[in-house]
Amino acid sequence: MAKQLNEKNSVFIFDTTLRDGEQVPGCQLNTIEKIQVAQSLESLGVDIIEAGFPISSPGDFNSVIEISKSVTWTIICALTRAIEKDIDIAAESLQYAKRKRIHTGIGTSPYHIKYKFNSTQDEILERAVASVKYAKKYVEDIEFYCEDAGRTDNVYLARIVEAVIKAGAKVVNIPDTTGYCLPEEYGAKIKFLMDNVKGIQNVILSTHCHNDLGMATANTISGIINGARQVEVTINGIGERAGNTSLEEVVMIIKSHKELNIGTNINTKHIYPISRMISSLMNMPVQPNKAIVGRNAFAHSSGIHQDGILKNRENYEIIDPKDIGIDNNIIALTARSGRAALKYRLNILGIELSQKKLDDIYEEFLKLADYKKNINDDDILMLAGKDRTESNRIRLEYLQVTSGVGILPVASICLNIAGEKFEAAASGNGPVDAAIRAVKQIIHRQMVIQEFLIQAINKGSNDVGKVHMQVKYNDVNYYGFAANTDIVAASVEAFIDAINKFVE
Ligand SMILES: CC(=O)SCCNC(=O)CCNC(=O)[C@H](O)C(C)(C)COP(=O)(O)OP(=O)(O)OC[C@H]1O[C@@H](n2cnc3c(N)ncnc32)[C@H](O)[C@@H]1OP(=O)(O)O
Ligand SMILES: CC(C)C(=O)C(=O)O
Repeated sequence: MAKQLNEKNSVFIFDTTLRDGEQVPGCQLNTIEKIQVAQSLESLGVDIIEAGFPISSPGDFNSVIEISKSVTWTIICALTRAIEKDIDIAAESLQYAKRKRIHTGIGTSPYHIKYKFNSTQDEILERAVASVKYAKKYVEDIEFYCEDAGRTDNVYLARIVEAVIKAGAKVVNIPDTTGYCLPEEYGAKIKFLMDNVKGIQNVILSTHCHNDLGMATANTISGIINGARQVEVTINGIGERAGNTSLEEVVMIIKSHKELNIGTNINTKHIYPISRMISSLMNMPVQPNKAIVGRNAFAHSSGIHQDGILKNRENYEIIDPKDIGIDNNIIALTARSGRAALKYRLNILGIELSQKKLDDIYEEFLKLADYKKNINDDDILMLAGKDRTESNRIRLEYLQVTSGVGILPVASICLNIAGEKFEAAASGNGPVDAAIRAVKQIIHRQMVIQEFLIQAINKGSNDVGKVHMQVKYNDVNYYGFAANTDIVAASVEAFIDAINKFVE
C-alpha cells in the first residue's frame, strides 16, 4: 500500500501509458498485455493509471474492466469527452475498480472553441460544468481537463477552472496539448491559476505536457515548481505525435534535485525493467540517447570519461544506475578508449597484465577498434590470447591446406613443441578435418572435439572468424579459442589452444 501523499510536498504520478501512450500508431496492446502493464505500473508505485477511453471501442472498454479487476490500490481512471454517453460508458467500465476516477473535459483554446466546436467561451464553460455535474452522479473523484490549456487565455482558463471546481471537480488538468508553451510561460499559467482561482486550495492542479518542441519535461517541472501536484506522464515518454512527458525523467529530476523538496511514491528500481517491458510489448524502440532509460544513458565510451568514472562514478554520473534497476554502467570499448578502460575490462575477464603487455595490447586494440567501432569481450580475449599464445608450449609453425570441389582435402602442418619442430600430413572429409587429423598425428592423445563453433566477428567476406572449441581429454573438458581471417587456421589454433591447457 502506497503512503498517502501529502500534497504540499508530494506529487501524484498519473500514468497515461495505457491511454495517451497507446494512441501511438502500432502501439496498441491486447487486454492481457494491458493487465501486465497495469500490474507493473502498480508495482512501480504510480498513484493513478489512466486505463483507456472506454467509449472508443469494445476492446478498450473491456480492457478498463479487466485492469480494474487486476490492480489493488492504484486509482483507475477512464477518459471521456464532455458527453453524457461517454461518461455513462466510462462509469460502467470502472464498476470493478476499488478506487476509481472519471477524467472528463473539453477544448478551451480559441482554436478548439472556434474550429472544433464552432462554439463560444460561455457555451464551452456551460458544457464543462454540466459534464462534471453529470460525472459526479457516478463517482466522487472527478478530474476535468481543459484541452489545449497551453494556448488558452489565462483569464478565461481561470474562469473555467473555478467553475468546474464549484461543480465538484477534485483535480483540474491543464494540458499543453500541442507542446507549444515555454517552461516559464507554462509555470506562469499554473501560478496564475494558483493565485487567482477561488477554491484552488481544495483541488489538485495537474500537468499534461506534450513534447512537440522537446519541452514536455521542462514544462512539467515548471508546473510543479509553481504549484501543480499531479503530473501526467508515460513510460519512455510515448504518446500522441512527439509523445508525452516521460515518467522516468520527471521522477529522477525530483529525486536528484533534493532542493525541490518533493516526493513521489515511485520505487525507482522498477523504472528500467518497465521501460524495457513497454518498449518490447509496444514494439517501440527507445532511442539510445534517451535520458534515464536509453541504451547509452549510462554508457561511457571516451577514454577521459572512462578513466574519470573508474576513479569515481560521480565524476560523470548524476544518477546511480542501480537506482533505476540497471546493474552496472557500461564502459564501452571504442577507438576513443584509453588504457584505463581496457585494463578494467581485462580485469573483469580475469586477465591481469604488466604495464608493458597492456601497452602492447593497447596498440593492437586501437587498430582493431578503428576497424570495428565496438570491441566486445571476445575481441579482448583474442587480443589477450595473442599475447598468451607466445608462451604456449605447442605453437603452430605453418599450415598448408589443399581443398576444393572434386578433390580430397589434404593438410600439411608443422608444430613447434617446446622449441622442436614436428611435421605431419593428413587427409579428411574437409579442410578442417584434414588439419585436425594432421595435428593428431603429431600429438597422440585421446582427444575428442565436443563442441566447435565458428562465428564471423563482423559481416563480409574479409571478416575475422572466431572459433570456440571444447576438447575432451581424460574425461575433462578444455576450451580453446582463436581468431583468424583464415577459418581453417583459426580452427587449428583453437584446437592447439585447448591442447595447451592440458599438456605439460
Ligand atoms: C487530446 C487527446 O488526446 S483526447 C483523446 C484522444 N483519444 C481519442 O480520440 C480516443 C479514440 N477516439 C475515438 O474512438 C472516437 O474519436 C470517438 C469514439 C471518441 C468519437 O468518434 P466519432 O463519434 O466518430 O467522432 P469523431 O472522432 O469523428 O469526431 C470527434 C467528435 O467529438 C467531439 N469532441 C471532441 N472532443 C470533445 C470533448 N472533449 N467533448 C465533447 N465533444 C468533443 C468533436 O467535436 C467531434 O464531434 P462532431 O462530429 O460533432 O464535430
Ligand atoms: C485529453 C487530454 C488530457 C489530453 O490528452 C491532451 O490534452 O493532450
